[in-house]
Formats: sequence, C-alpha cells, structure tokens
Amino acid sequence: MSYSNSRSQSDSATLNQQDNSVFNVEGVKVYYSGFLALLDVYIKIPEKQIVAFIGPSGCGKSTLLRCFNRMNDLIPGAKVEGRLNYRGRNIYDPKINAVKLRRQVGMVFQRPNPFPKSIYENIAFGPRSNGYKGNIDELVEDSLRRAAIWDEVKDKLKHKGTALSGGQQQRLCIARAIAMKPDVLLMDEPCSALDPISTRQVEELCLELKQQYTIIMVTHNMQQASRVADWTAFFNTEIDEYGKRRGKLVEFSSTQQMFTSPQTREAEEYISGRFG
Ligand SMILES: Nc1ncnc2c1ncn2[C@@H]1O[C@H](COP(=O)(O)OP(=O)(O)OP(=O)(O)O)[C@@H](O)[C@H]1O
Repeated sequence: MSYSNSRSQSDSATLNQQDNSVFNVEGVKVYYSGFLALLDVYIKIPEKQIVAFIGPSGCGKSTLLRCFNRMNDLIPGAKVEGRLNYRGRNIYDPKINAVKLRRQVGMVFQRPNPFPKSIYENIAFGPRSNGYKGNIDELVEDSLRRAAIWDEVKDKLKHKGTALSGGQQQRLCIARAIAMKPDVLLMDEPCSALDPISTRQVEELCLELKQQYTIIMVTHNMQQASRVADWTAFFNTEIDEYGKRRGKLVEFSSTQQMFTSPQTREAEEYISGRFG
C-alpha cells in the first residue's frame, strides 16, 4: 500500500482503505511569514504504528510534525491552512483547546530536555499540575517502567534528571510524555544526540511503545526508519516560481516498500543515495 502525494484516483482509493487512522491530513499547507514552506500534504496516520518522516534538510518534516499538536501556533509568523483531523475533529478548529490537545499528542525533542528537578519530579510535575487524582508514586513508577528506565533510576529518584546520561535523559523525557497518558507521541529526531547504544535502546523502546501509542518520528537516519517504522513518508524540496525552496510530501509507503521498491523516482534516488 502506498501513494504519492498527487491526488490521483488511485491515491484516494488507497487513502480510503486506511480507516484505522488517528490523523487524517487533508491539504495542509504551512507558511512562515508569508513564505509557503510546505505544500498541500495529504496523509493518514494509522493507529498504533510507527510512521517515519524522512527527506533532505528543509523539506518540511519538522514543520509537519509540529502541526499534529499545533506547536506551530507558538512560532511567530507561522500559519497553517487545510484540515488536520485528529480522531475525526479538525484540530485547527478555533474551538479546539491546543493545551489539551498537546496532552493527548505529546512531543519528544531532538535534545533531551529534562526539567532541572529530580527524576521523580520530572514525571510527577505535569500530571500533578493537571490535577491528576490517582496515586502519583504509582504513576511515576509505571511511566519509568514503560520507558524502560525504571531499573536504572529506581534507587535515585531524588537525583537530578539532568545528571543522567544523554540516553537516560531521553528515556526520562519519553517517560515524562507517557505520564500525561497521551494517545500519540511525536518525536523529532529523538536519537540524533545519542550514541549508538542509547539509540538502540530508544528504538527498542519505540517498538514496545507502539503497542499502546501511535508514534510519528522525524529521522535523518534511514537505517533507523527501516529498523523501526511500519510506514515511511518521504519529503523533498522543490523550487518555487521565485526561486525559493519549499517542501512537499512525495511518497508515503509501507517501510518495506519504500526501502525495496519505492514508487517515485525521487524517493528511489534519495534512498539509493543519489542525492540528499
Ligand atoms: N521557525 C521558522 N521560521 C521561519 N522559517 C522556518 C521555521 N522553521 C522552519 N522554517 C523553514 O521551513 C522550511 C522547512 O523546515 P523544516 O525545519 O520543517 O524542515 P526539515 O525537513 O525538518 O529540516 P531538517 O531536516 O534540516 O530539520 C525550511 O525552509 C525552513 O527554513
């Protein structure tokens, strides 16, 4: 199953087959201060799968990722057009509460960014601030276990989160996101600051987490996409009429198809290393 991003009849047929989608992106465009950075994107994100966004620098991967929880709202000059349906509701509807949305659609960033607080507080702070009524100790333990870091930190929960190794900090940040009981996790190059062993641990963690969560991951590492993603979206840039580069989604395929028989020449050239 695959499609390229022109709206051909076969594309629509394929899109309609995928009705287990959490997100349905319909003609989303993103502008920064009037500059069209990302052309109309159509993509459906299937539930409890890992979707990787790949492509050369500046093709709009992070820009699209930030649309899924309206993080672009926080960037001055950024404007999003089109419909982005999350479980059937357009999240760009003015009635949608973006703060609540971000609890359901959590984000993990490129550089681990634990709070300058204890490991325990890194997890407990968000839920407590949001009026969590359950047992916080249990929530902390459960989140750290799910993020596969409990055994490493259970005897030092009062230590600072920032004193952990980079890989541990990133798993702590994933635990922090999980503690908010999200539905979807957005990950923007979550391993780019990590060594190969920590990268492997985060990848294995993602494979565990997809039993419960839908994961969308931007990665520059094609091996990583091929190791963890069920689906891969390839983005590229094109030159507009003013000579400026803008991003576009070129192809969305199962990862196996993307890496063995991509449907577009652009994806084939990128994957075979002929550009990018
Ligand atoms: N905050 C911003 N303000 C203005 N322009 C931006 C901003 N963020 C991104 N852009 C522009 O939007 C386009 C897409 O950038 P984006 O960061 O989404 O690409 P990317 O594919 O994630 O790149 P990379 O792989 O290098 O991270 C680029 O032309 C970039 O310069």
